[in-house]
Amino acid sequence: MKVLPGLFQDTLLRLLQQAHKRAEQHKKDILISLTVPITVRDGLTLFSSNRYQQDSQFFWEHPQTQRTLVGIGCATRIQLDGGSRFQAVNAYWKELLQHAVIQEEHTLSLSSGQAHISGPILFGGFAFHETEEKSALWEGFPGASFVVPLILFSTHKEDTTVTFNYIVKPDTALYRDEDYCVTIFSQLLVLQEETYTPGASHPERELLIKRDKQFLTADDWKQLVSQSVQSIRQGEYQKIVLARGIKIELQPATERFNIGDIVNHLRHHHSNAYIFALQHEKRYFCGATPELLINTHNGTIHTMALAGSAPRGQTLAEDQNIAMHLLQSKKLLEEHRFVVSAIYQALQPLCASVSYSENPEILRLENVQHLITPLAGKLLPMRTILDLVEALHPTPAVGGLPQKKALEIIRQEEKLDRGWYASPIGWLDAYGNGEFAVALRSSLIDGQSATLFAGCGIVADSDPEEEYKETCWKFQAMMNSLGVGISTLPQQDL
Ligand SMILES: C=C(O[C@H]1C=CC=C(C(=O)O)[C@@H]1O)C(=O)O
Repeated sequence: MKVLPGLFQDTLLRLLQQAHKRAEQHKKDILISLTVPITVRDGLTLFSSNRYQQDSQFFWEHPQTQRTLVGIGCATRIQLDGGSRFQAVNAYWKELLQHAVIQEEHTLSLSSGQAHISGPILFGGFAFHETEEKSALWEGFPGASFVVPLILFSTHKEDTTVTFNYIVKPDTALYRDEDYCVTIFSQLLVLQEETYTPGASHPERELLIKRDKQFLTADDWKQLVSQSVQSIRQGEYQKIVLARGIKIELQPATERFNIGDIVNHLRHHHSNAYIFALQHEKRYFCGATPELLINTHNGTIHTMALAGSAPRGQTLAEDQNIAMHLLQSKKLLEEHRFVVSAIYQALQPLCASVSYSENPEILRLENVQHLITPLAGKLLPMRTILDLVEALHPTPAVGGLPQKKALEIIRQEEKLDRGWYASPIGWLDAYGNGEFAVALRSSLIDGQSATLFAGCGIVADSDPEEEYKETCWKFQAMMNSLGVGISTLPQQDL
């Protein structure tokens, strides 16, 4: 623990005084944010131990670039349903930052390509659909939900900073704020420098796939794929992404999934994915998604078209043959090009330039490989990452083409409340930088049960049986991290 408590406190008290003046002057809530370097060996330990006993925490990691964010508690939040949710969050963040008192006491580079993330951030996500209707499954996950964490640990390679965020209200006494903030700081001082150690394994643990009436059976889902293929061939639309859900329960009923162990497994097996876990009271939405929706850094944007999938081979030669097939398959290339062109068109009005390569590449994950086309560009001045998220979501990698028609069918026929599955989740900072991923290969964990989601792009040449198998490989990432290999389950259960 390398924080200098005395200096830390003096700075904090100065910021509080400044914020109190602004709160009185503008008659509004003022955000204070103080960032200092700290030594934390592994953010996952902090997330999973819940030592601050908060019911709202998040974990975000991109193992490839060695960046981790752990948010604990809530300084302030925005939650809303319905339309204009992207712009509502945009306006909220702008307003909050307008008079914020921000101090960063570290010298970590903010200008390099993969910068250290620090200062106040807004972290959260959106539901897949704009509609306000939701099932009991997604209770507590509204149309948009973002938090400014009370405490944020941010690690990039060897460096970690901790940011403390707090809202000063115009009508609270300064001494009360000082008391509260000093208490939180003294809790920060008891941090231990430990790495995450998984809990005891459960060799005897059994998992049961529960037939949940709210989801389509495998046969009904294949039937839906078949109907969609016919509609596409008749020219009603061009592409649709159909998803399905499965529910898994631990046996005996007293067993509980351990979120730390799940995330730990995901991060060690999916190094080129975005690992995420968001807590809402006793439930967690978590996953390892390979799909970046948008990253903005110093006005440069990066995104990707990810569509077209195949399994991994058992041997190097088989793997390469499968990849070759991916790169040459007319059906998969068509499915992929729909996504590239929709992303390119969505970016055009918001960017000064956008470029991408005509030929897709292969992205290899533990159990699946995909066609990928990275896109890069320059954001126009005054445009924000949330403008980009709004323009892009849902891309035809998770929705379809034309978008409106595909979304209508998904809502009517899929018989699945997607909730936050396949939706944008991520963060934005006070300097216009941010990153959103598409929440795929994900699961909603609720004590003894886990609901998993997977979908695939359907085009004119899709085969229902093959698409069904594809959802099974996609479930595998989450299944393995829950402690069961998909191969050990009877096929009819899936
Ligand atoms: C909708 C999912 O994957 C999308 C992303 C990559 C490849 C896809 C595909 O090949 O169908 C899907 O468009 C999912 O994993 O649930």
